[in-house]
Amino acid sequence: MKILHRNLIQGLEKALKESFFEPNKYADKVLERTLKHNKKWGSKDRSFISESFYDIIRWKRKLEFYANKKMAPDNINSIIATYLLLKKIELPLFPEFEKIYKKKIKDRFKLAFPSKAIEYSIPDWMQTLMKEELGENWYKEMKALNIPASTILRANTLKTTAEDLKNILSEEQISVDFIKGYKDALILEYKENVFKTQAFKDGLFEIQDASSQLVGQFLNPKPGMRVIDSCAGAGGKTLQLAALMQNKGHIIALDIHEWKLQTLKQRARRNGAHNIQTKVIEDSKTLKRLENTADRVLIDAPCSGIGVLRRNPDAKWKLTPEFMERIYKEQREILQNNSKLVKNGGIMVYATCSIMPSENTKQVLNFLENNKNFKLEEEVSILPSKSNFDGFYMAKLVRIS
Ligand SMILES: C[S@@+](CC[C@H](N)C(=O)[O-])C[C@H]1O[C@@H](n2cnc3c(N)ncnc32)[C@H](O)[C@@H]1O
Repeated sequence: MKILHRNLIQGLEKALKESFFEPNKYADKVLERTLKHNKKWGSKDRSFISESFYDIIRWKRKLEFYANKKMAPDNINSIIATYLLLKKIELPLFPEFEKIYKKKIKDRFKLAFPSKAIEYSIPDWMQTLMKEELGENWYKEMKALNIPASTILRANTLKTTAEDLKNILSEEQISVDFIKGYKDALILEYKENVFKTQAFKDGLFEIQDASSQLVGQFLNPKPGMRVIDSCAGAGGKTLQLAALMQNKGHIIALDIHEWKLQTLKQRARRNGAHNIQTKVIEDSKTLKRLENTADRVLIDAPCSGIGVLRRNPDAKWKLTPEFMERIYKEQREILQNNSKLVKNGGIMVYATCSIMPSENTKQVLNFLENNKNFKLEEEVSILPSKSNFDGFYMAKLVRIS
């Protein structure tokens, strides 16, 4: 069993405090910084920190129940102790654990959970919403969403193939495997920092979940087409579109945040993607100028991210009912405004990384009700209970007049 150094517990406490109690701190960035600032930690220490940090975030509510106290800035160590005891790790004799009553906590492990929200470690409002949206079997999705995500790579077909990439990575001691049914995807067999590899620096791959890779293929852009990626962000899907188009044609990547598009530009350089133009949406004129110009429009809409809780468990605690109301409205507006960019005969894909019908099929049905010049060609819902990958939704809408 791993020997715990006090310094590790202190690092874990600090990272959790930041993630839970400081504004606008996202778990992935907090962890990245924590690992970067602690260069002396060996690979086992790093794995311990990463795993415990995400597990404690994921299971916060269950751990609070066992600890019989709410997580607060001054009692994070009680929650860490509860987590260690649950994992059957003996508490080291550190001052951080001096006031922990081990027996009391262990006795609570035998109790039945008072609610499914506690058992699956989500806020009560989220349980109510999931039940409303997904019906009586909602908890099957939540159960699946509590399983940590695998790391999936997308081979950049502008530079390599999945087969060649597998061999190149193996020379760098990185073990990956193919995923049946996902042609450019490779799954990482053991947790590794793949960003350090030469293959990554050479732009041979990007990290992109397997479900997310289906979205680009669903849009099915052809070389030479004019494509608009309406909510491009840092370009996960834009880069895939460039590869599918073999660098031919034109992609306009839009977003309201310039800093995200800056990251996209850097990634495009590394990927050798030359057909992407970025444009910040400054006002309604940006979209107006692009009306009726696109063969394909991808709307990878901002959403709750409930389909990717495996990857971002901190969203459980950051989302609010008010945010949900705001996001429904934004999605409605984005879908309506960006539909105008599609040429007659062109195709638009509306996608989210949510599994909630209110963000997905209901938005599409509402859109079709008000836009008789579009028809729904195909709809795909990827549910975490039925897939090993992220929960996603995509709808293909064709402009018919
Ligand atoms: C789901 S993320 C996009 C992820 C990205 N497509 C990818 O694959 O990496 C949604 C993006 O929509 C952007 N966004 C929010 N409101 C928007 C709007 N009104 N128009 C365009 N983009 C918007 C956000 O900044 C965010 O980057």
